[in-house]
Amino acid sequence: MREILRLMQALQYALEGLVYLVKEQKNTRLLMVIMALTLIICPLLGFSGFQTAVVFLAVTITAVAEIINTAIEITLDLICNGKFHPRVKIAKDTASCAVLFCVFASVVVFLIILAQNIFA
Ligand SMILES: Nc1ncnc2c1ncn2[C@@H]1O[C@H](COP(=O)(O)OP(=O)(O)OP(=O)(O)O)[C@@H](O)[C@H]1O
Repeated sequence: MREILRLMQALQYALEGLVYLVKEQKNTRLLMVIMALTLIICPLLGFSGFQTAVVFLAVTITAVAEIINTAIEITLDLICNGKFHPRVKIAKDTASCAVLFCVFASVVVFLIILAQNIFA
């Protein structure tokens, strides 16, 4: 029973995080919209269920990277309290780069599957 209550509490915190992201973080909001759109657009483009799932997963991984990037940014802002620090710059820029990699991979995945469907 205690375990279930702990799980419910964790779920509540996660939902509070989701509410913050939807309200305050434009990039995450946009990625959530793209996640939903993949489920509509991919089948319309003739993608199979598996292909749609792959594109959806790629975009979801990008959204997760953006959420982790946001958490890192907020933590660093708290630690350095507005002061410039070269290592904070490196940490923020490398975290952003992780998002960039995911965006690039998502676009490549989408284009490969699109090409497969066009030339099949
Ligand atoms: N305290 C700091 N010390 C050093 N460089 C910083 C610091 N704060 C921000 N930067 C640099 O400025 C860039 C922009 O930082 P910022 O925190 O505004 O992130 P962002 O990428 O604009 O994200 P968002 O728009 O979500 O806030 C960072 O990538 C980093 O290079």
